Amino acid sequence: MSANPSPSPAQVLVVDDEPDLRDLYELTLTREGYHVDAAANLAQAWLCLKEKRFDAVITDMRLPDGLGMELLTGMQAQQRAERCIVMTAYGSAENAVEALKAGAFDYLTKPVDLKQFRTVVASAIQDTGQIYKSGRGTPGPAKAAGALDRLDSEPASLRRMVGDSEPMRLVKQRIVKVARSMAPVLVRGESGTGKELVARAIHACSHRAEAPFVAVNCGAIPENLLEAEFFGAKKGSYTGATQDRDGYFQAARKGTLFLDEIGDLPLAMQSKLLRAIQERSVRSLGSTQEDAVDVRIVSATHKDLAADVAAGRFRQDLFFRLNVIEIAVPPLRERRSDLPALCEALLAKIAQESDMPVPALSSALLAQLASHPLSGNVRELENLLHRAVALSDGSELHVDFVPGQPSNGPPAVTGDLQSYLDQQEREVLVKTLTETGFNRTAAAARLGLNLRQIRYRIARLNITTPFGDDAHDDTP
Ligand SMILES: Nc1ncnc2c1ncn2[C@@H]1O[C@H](COP(=O)(O)OP(=O)(O)OP(=O)(O)O)[C@@H](O)[C@H]1O
Repeated sequence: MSANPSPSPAQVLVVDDEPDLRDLYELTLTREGYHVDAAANLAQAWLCLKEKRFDAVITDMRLPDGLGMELLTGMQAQQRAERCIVMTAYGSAENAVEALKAGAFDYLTKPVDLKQFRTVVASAIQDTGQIYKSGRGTPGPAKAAGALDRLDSEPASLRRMVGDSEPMRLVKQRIVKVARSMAPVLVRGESGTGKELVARAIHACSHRAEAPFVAVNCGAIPENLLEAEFFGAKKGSYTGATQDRDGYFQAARKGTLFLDEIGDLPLAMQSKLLRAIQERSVRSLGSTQEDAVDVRIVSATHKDLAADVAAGRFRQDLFFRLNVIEIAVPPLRERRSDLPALCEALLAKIAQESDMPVPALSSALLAQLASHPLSGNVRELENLLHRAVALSDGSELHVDFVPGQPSNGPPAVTGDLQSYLDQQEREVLVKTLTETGFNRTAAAARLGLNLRQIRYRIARLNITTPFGDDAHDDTP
């Protein structure tokens, strides 16, 4: 079966000065159904590139008349669309990282494992589909991923990231640019800034979009389960393993593995992850066999990982591997101009989830929000708006910045006591209802009430619940 899905064979250029290796690569790729041209040095490679457009260019790093890197940077400068794969000597991680940073689609370490070679080339050649189609056949410089302005229609994944401020525009441009390669990305940013949205957008803009996006919160998995969760487990490999199970790596095959809160990964697991990334293969718990996995790694942290490296809490070599490309998501305070659009979008989302009309955003509310520090970023904004909607009695929305922490002693009530107590009761009810997924039976039980009592209170305090009357209570 041919690996090339298109009716006209994909065009591949192989650049290597060793005739035997060139033949081997050529043979391997021809068998896969590709059309292969070969060059023995940079000069020949440039001649081929002048003549026609390829889908992928595979180049050795050390060539008689220069470095493969020069070919890569030259092609980047000419904005050529070919995906470039660089072959580096074993153990020269710096070269691989440098190539990825310079825009290589991927790298291979020599001696090249032919199975991996075929996978990587197939991955490079796959239809670029999502945003930029490579378009075959026409010689000359092609359009590479450039400024976002060129996109007539922003892909949905980027539209979901609300905000047109300069910092957000730069983030989006970077996403589009890095989506095309295999290079690991580290997304940095304070909590609630939208790091997961960035990771999802990278996946959605890449040729991996049709394959799974697997998100893992590294801080949420008990340490003794980490290995099985990441790499899978064979039946009987530990108590409770009643059947073979895939891990995250297998689940994300051909797709993207998003490692959130990577800074929380214990050191022992860091070593295992590094190995899996370097070898591009994993071994399930209890298995003797290594399985190759084609997975792109995007990780995220709100921590200063470089400081963790300095303090010995994070492995430097892993940091180096994960941080090939960095995307810093700016905190909300550095993009205040996004606030109105964000509020509108979040209110629309909240309304849709609760199946209710979109509440109006008054300028007073906006001003109130704008004067708040919002150090919890978009997530805090979303929570504030959620509360405002839940607590609203149908008239204008307003937020009250009741601090989450308990105050010292009873608060000084300046207004009318009954409204104050109503407000407090409402807060407690809304919080418990939210935590129980608006299951009134569960919420009532937590609060020592019966269903009738909680229903009465919900009605009295005019609390809007997303599921209407009794639909979501798990009692008959
Ligand atoms: N630019 C944005 N436009 C719309 N919604 C956003 C934006 N940024 C974040 N959000 C929303 O804010 C919430 C928090 O986003 P997300 O989970 O991606 O943040 P995070 O940086 O990964 O947070 P944490 O570090 O706490 O895991 C989500 O509900 C997300 O949909």
